[in-house]
Amino acid sequence: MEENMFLSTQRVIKEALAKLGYGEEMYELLKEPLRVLTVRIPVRMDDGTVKVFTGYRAQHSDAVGPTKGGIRFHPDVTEEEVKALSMWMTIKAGIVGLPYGGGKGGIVCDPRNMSMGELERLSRGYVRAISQIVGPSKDIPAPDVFTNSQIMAWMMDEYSRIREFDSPGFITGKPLVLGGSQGREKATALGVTICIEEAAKKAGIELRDARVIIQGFGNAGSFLAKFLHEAGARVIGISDAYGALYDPNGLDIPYLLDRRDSFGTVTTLFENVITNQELLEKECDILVPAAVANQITRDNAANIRAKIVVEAANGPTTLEATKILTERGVLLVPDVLASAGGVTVSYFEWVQNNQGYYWTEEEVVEKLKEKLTSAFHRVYELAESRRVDMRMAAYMIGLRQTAEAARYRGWV
Ligand SMILES: NC(=O)C1=CN([C@@H]2O[C@H](COP(=O)(O)OP(=O)(O)OC[C@H]3O[C@@H](n4cnc5c(N)ncnc54)[C@H](O)[C@@H]3O)[C@@H](O)[C@H]2O)C=CC1
Ligand SMILES: O=C(O)CCC(=O)C(=O)O
Repeated sequence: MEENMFLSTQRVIKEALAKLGYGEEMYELLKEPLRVLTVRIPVRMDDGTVKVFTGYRAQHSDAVGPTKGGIRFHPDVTEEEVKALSMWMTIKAGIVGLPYGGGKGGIVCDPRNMSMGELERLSRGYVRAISQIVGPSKDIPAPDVFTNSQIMAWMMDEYSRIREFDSPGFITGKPLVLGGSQGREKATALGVTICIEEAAKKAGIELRDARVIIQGFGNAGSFLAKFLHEAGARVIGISDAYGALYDPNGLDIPYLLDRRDSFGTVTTLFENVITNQELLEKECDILVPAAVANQITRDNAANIRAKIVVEAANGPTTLEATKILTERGVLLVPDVLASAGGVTVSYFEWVQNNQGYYWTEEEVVEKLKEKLTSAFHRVYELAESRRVDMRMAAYMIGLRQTAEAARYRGWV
């Protein structure tokens, strides 16, 4: 049976808080989101019928500051998933030291089968439904799976109309002309690249010529393939929701980047496609799950033939699989650290919106590198000194910020 990601997150939170010396009350506070709103969004479809979509917004903790986290549009979205994702955002913010708690949203839908008009009406309807609990100093959304800068632009416009003033700081991941930040589009992949470089040094792997497999070819996966290809690594496998491409001599990454569609689909153009599960079990130096959750589980963890696993996706490896990989000596860099580049540049975008002054791409990249490199080392060193895996160390560092804020506020 599939591990329940919400319950397993609670288990790690409980253990991490205990290791930090916090008592049961702190766990009671942080074991689930402070607030979860479920909304029903009626949308007039292009054929004249009305379809009612279900959406969620979860806010885990506002002890540190406003909550922050992406919105995903995906048929598999569930309330439990959104809740777990909001908890992971608290931990990401804490690891990088951003003044936020975690939030996350999702709508059960398949944007691949919707027109632009339908997507716009759905995006605007969602903002109207959640408008009471979000805002530039309350909860700041951003893109996630199957959402992009166009969707952020519609959402920002809808929020600004409701509030009757221009509110660029309501949402991040916007187009540049609407107050987006230089570098946000590449930020998640850049953060993953920084973690790969640091992890490779620890594992004694030379990035040049390293064999890399990336699951997912969307925002995170495709930019990552580009960066690693440019760094001289051999990307031998990539995948999307429909299958995987594998070539031990290295794939033609520039060609695949050119042919992918806006949903990160490219394998449908080829005939010699293998499955996502087959790809995960191919031998490589660095494996990067960059698609969806629950991909490396107790069923396949023993068959993973990578030296390092760096999680660009949220929740791709179950706790049972984490244990199996760690026991086998695989260095696993957890999602809450490796994928924190996106929210870090989202924070930079929000800061720029608040001050109305915009930075160059070089400034953004330099600040991102500084934050992620030091976060990697803090987590790695704590894992070594406390003899825990990097996921536990990341949770300990990530939770401390929120727990301390809650303590100072007198909540616990
Ligand atoms: N976009 C961002 O800034 C951030 C994204 N992430 C995480 O990275 C992962 C990927 O997100 P994005 O690249 O933004 O999404 P995206 O929508 O741009 O791309 C998603 C990719 O995953 C593939 N995919 C979808 N369902 C799949 C399935 N069932 N099996 C295999 N592949 C599947 C799609 O075909 C596509 O290639 C997600 O877990 C997301 O939460 C984490 C931090 C920030
Ligand atoms: O950019 C953001 O604010 C959030 C990104 C996100 O949803 C994530 O890191 O999972």
